[in-house]
Amino acid sequence: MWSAVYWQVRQERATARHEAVLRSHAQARTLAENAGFLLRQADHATQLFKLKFEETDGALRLPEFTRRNGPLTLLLPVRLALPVALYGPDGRLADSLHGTFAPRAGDEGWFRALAGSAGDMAHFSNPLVDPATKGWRIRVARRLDDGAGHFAGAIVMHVDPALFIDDYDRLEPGPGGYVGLLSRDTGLAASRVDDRVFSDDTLAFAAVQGGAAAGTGAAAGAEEALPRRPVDGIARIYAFRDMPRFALMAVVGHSKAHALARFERRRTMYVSVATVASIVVLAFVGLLQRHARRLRNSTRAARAAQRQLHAAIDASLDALFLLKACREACGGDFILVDINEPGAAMLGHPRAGLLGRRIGQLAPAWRDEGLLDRYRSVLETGQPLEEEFATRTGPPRWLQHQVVAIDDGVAVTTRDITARKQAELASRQAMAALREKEARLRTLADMMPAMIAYVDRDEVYRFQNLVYEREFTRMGVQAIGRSAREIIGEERYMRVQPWVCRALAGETVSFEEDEAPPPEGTGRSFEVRYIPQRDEAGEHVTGFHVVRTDVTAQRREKQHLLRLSTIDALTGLMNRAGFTKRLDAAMQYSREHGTLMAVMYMDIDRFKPVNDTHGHAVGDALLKAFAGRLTHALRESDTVARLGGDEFTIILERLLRCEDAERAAAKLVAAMAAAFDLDGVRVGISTSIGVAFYRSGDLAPAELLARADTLLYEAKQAGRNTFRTGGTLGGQQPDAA
Ligand SMILES: Nc1nc2c(ncn2[C@@H]2O[C@H](COP(=O)(O)OP(=O)(O)OP(=O)(O)O)[C@@H](O)[C@H]2O)c(=O)[nH]1
Repeated sequence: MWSAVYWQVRQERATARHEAVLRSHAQARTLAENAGFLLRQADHATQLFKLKFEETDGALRLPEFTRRNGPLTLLLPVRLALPVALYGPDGRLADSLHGTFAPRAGDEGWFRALAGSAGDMAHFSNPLVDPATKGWRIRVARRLDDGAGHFAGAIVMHVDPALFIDDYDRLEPGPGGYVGLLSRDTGLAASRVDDRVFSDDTLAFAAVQGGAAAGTGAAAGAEEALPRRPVDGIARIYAFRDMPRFALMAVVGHSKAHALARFERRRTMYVSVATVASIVVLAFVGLLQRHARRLRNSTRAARAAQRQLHAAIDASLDALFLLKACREACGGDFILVDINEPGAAMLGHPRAGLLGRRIGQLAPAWRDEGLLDRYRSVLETGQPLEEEFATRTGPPRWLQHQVVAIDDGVAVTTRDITARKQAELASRQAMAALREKEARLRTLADMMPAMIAYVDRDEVYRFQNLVYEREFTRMGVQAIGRSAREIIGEERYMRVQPWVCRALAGETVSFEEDEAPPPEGTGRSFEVRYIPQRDEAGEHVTGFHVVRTDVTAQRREKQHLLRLSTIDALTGLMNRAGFTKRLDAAMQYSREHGTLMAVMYMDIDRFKPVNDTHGHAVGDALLKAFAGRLTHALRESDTVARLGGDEFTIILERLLRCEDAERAAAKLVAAMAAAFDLDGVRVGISTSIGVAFYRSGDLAPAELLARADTLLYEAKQAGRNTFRTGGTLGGQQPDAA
């Protein structure tokens, strides 16, 4: 583009320059014509003067000739006021107008030449320097003859070359243009640039034609003139026109700035357009390069990624096959286009020898397994296929297939998952065994009468057996997955929390728990056992098992047995063991509270004869009836016991005085006075009683009882059927005896 611009600029510059040269040349020609015309008019003027002079026989004088509307004005405008002079035949100045002339010209060469030749030819001088004005002029001289044809003098006119360039404006050389008339012989030049008119003798132009300088003489038809030295500071394109008759040269120069202005504007426009176009092109190229760079980078990255992908595919444990469907009739076979190392290993051939071969021939088993049919189905439907299957041929293997349609083939990824499948199978079997074991344990746990549960570290119920489930259902709660605190309530949780903490710390704990609130005889009792569970390493406790056994029945049985051990089987009264325990408690109460108490020791009088007479059964019946009367005669708060045989004891507590016990003893004695009717056998007996008191003091129950026994003995000694009181009240004597 820049070459085209350069070429175009060069062409246009040459054209513009050529046009400027032509214009200068045309104007130089015009200038030459004008100057030639003026000189010719001057020539005609001298010719006319000669004619008139000779007609008037030498009488014509200059004022007459140059007057307004005179002969001269027919040829030259008066305003020019060309210097004109008339010389006599002797060479003396006869007359002159408008200028200064030499007073004698007889010795001048031109005058002698005119005087010596009879021809009527004007004599044009070379430009002459006027000593007065320092300007230059051209002298036009013509011989004058008298009536006889003899030399009669000369008419002379001076033409100032400045006149030639007065028509500067008409020439229109443009601003800074040069117009000049040069003498070829003297080198004098009259020049004008704009309004400045000047003359000098230093200007010289060389004619150039076809690019070669033609020396100082301007050759005819020369296109351009080059100043030997610059006229002024303005660069111009000069042309000239030779005026051979007058030995002059008309030169016109157009300032380059003016002459080439249009070209310069066009050049600026071309350069601007080219610059803009270059910028656009450069920007576009830059853009293209950037895109190209990106494209290269992308291509490089894609290639690197492709290499990495290939490396990754090769490094993959999966076998990868790129298969292309056969075009020819090949029974639905596929051509192997690419394969990775594991794939080659799977086919059992080196990779290099596999490409381009039919997969059905390389691995016939694939066709047998129906794989090729599935590949074709994927290719036809475009639906990817992923499946796991066991091979039917060869050693038992599990394979995982991923088949994806690509262009006119399929990509197949095959992974040998035999190990995983075996592990899954083993895992399933282990899981089944675990589930079976768990089921067995659950069955066992469900068969257990105890409530069995498992609570994890966060105290959340994770397992419950059937009994516990029923218990929770009875409570109206669903325990699994919920915290123990939430399930059993805050109050009960606070009671069991210490054991929970100990169990979670790794200790097996057991405790008894009564249902709260425990209404007498209705609340259940439980024996609870927390057994911690550790993790496989045995390092951390992961939770604890709860074994909660309902021991309400055992507890009641135990209490019953306990009660039985303190009760006399025959009479239902308290036996000796119970009595001893009760006496001990009663004495401790009296000691602590300072209350009076009494112990009665009583014995049936002459019981042995009853046995002997009526038998032991009657004796037993008498003992029972005797016990009945005792309890009937006493307060409910009194303790009645049978120590053994026919011996009974009674504890009376919180007595106000001893008399109360004595009255009770008397009452008992009296109560036994009536005969007993024992299944038709009437038996009459009496009883003797020893009454010992106690309020405080260091006295053992056995000692108090021994005192009562002693008093009983005394009552017996006193004849029976009576009572005796006595003993101390913790160091005090009783009020009555
Ligand atoms: N039927 C019957 N007799 C008993 C039982 N235990 C003891 N005996 C008899 O009770 C009699 C007690 O007799 P004693 O208290 O020694 O004599 P007693 O005949 O009551 O004479 P005194 O007490 O001195 O008035 C003995 O003959 C025992 O064999 C019993 O459980 N049933």
